[in-house]
Amino acid sequence: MITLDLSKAKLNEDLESYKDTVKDIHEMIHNKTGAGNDFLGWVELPKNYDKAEVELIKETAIKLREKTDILLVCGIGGSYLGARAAIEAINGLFPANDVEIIYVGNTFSSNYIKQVSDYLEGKDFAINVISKSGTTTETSIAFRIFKEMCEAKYGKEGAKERIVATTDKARGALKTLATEEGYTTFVIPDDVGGRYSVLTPVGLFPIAMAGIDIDKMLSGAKDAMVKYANPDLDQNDAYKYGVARQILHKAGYAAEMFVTYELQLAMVAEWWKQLYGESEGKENKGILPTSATFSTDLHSLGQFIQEGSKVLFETIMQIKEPAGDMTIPSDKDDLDGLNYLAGKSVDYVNKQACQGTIDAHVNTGNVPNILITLDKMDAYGFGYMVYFFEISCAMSVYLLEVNPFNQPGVEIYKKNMFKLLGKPGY
Ligand SMILES: O=P(O)(O)OC[C@H]1O[C@](O)(CO)[C@@H](O)[C@@H]1O
Repeated sequence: MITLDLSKAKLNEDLESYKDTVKDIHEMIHNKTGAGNDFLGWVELPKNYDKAEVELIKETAIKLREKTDILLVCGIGGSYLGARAAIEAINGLFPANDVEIIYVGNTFSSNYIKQVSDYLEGKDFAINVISKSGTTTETSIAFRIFKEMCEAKYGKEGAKERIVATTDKARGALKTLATEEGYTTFVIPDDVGGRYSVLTPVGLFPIAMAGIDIDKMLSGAKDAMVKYANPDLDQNDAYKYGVARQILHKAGYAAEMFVTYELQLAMVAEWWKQLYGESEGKENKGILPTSATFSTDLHSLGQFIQEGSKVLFETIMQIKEPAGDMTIPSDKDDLDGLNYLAGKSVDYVNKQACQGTIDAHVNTGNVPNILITLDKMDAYGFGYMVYFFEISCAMSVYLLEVNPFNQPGVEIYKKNMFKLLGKPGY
């Protein structure tokens, strides 16, 4: 399902020398003995997930899909990126899905929130509010606004049938509010942190609302869980990726650019950036995760990558089989000179662009490239890919001797902001 090619990664160390350390870290992850070990629920989640809750998610989604034209997914960071990544990667940017998904609660932009509320006028909508802590301010403000709109439109009882809360089982303001209001509530397991939560109800409910088969997604993740449970570095591509990026970091590369060749994978890159950035960037350590969509960004960033300062390596995420394709037509006048491509598919051109770019960046530009290929970006493939990156992230960050599961630095801006806003207690 996923293949890894390190032949163009320009590694100056032998992977073999990491074998023992990798085995030790593998044991640490699986026996839950490392830093942050109370957040390892995602490791066996594809097998241990709450089956009854997933059934309830599917039933609730079927019922709500009949009732609504729009679902507002209200959450930020790990409480929305995974769902959005899946929905856009699988359904595309102009989906045929009968429920339109709109993301809110991910910004303080008054322009954005006002535009969404204007857009909702006269339309049918429902809300899934998602927050593990239940106290995230971006999410709370948006939820207060859209809950009020929902109640004004459908009445308190009607709104109750259109609002679903996903939060901690016991703690937080959102849990209290959801219980008080009587909303359908899904639980985020205690031992799964936000950026590792896409395969919990956090991601599963919105993904099911978008008409995607969540059983297939979980089965992709389960197959990856089995595949990457091998402690032997020689046999484990997820661990090899984790090691390779640390070798490059040690060699002086400060940034990793996650590259896709599909516009609809831009949110997969955003999800990946939070996963790696929030897991790794602490104690003044870590690789800066960045992203680009090619060939689009070759026309903006391509110059820097090719000839600019040598600060980054690329991780190229290719999809073997496109979900859609078109043939380039022949033209009798050939005024644009494109007849040499007539009869070829657009995906064929995309793949040649990818090969040509890898060659240019690696061989001419001296930029290390890690190549990751996923067979197909469907529900199964997405689940498989999620697990691949989660387990390789844990391995990679533990190699850096950092706790992959906390994010203490995020609180500092919040404290300053609360003080400026006059929040009681600050
Ligand atoms: O689900 P919550 O608690 O609203 O948090 C959303 C996001 O905010 C963070 O806690 C950072 O502030 C992320 O780790 C998390 O994914």
